[in-house]
Amino acid sequence: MPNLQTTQLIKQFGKQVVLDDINLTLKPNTIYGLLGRNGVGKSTLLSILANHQTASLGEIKWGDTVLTGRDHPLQTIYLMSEINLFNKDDKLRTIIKNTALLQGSFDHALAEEMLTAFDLNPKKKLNQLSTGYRTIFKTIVALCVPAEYVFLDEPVLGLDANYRSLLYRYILQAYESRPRTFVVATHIIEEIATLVEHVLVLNDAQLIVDDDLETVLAKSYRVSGPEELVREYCTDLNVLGSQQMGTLYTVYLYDVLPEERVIPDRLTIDHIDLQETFIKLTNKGSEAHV
Ligand SMILES: Nc1ncnc2c1ncn2[C@@H]1O[C@H](COP(=O)(O)OP(=O)(O)OP(=O)(O)O)[C@@H](O)[C@H]1O
Repeated sequence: MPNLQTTQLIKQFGKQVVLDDINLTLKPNTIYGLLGRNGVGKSTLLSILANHQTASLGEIKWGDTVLTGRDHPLQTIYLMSEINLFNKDDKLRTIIKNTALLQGSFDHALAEEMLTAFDLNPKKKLNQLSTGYRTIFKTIVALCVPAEYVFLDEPVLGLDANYRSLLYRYILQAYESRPRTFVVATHIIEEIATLVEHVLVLNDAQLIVDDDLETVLAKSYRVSGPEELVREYCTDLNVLGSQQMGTLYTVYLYDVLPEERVIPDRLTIDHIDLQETFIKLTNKGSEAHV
């Protein structure tokens, strides 16, 4: 299966530049987490990749082929919100049937299993569903279409903790039974860390992180101790932010620690989790320069 790649992708709405010079390569059979603050452009990026919107500038390639709007590999790339194209008065069963026709095939067995697991009656109409159930239904359909690249835009929006956990299990199960690429855009970062292999972070219109989860976690540190020692140790490293509590000074780093630099006894260095790293990376006014 080919890569899906963007080169110098730009998206503007009027004067607002939402995506600026995005160079991204999505690989087959990988689960990506797409993170970013509200309104940063996650949905816009997914929608351009799925050919639901056009970029203002730049190129999208499918393997070696430059995609124009017309030759987009429709049944290979699926965006969760495609369901919005259907009539909201339709019953869920009808939407499933029409999606199966449009997409060429459909995993009906998985759909039935998930409808039962989430206690969702397929005789209901789409516009009768609550926010959470609408998200569940869209995600069920997205997991059952034959696409190789599936974009899940906030698949846990409005779901309670039990259903979120169940949904993550189904995403993993779907992946294990038929590996494909999922890009999961979400705000619930601490939960997604167990699901994704690769992390993408959008901030101020740019892709500031494009790394394996392992690499991201390995580069995320908190360095604490007396201010002078902390500052000295962190010289020339990529500092995301700092805070002073009494005499304890803490600096957050996103960098590889230099092997040759001696760590003074009075410094404590430990790793921070994905959520904390994300907050520091995307805090307005932080010193981040990735
Ligand atoms: N059709 C449009 N016309 C004008 N501006 C738009 C349009 N679609 C999106 N925008 C703007 O582009 C920016 C990015 O929106 P987008 O929905 O992609 O962000 P997001 O990261 O998915 O946000 P959230 O996490 O809040 O869902 C926002 O400022 C939004 O107002």
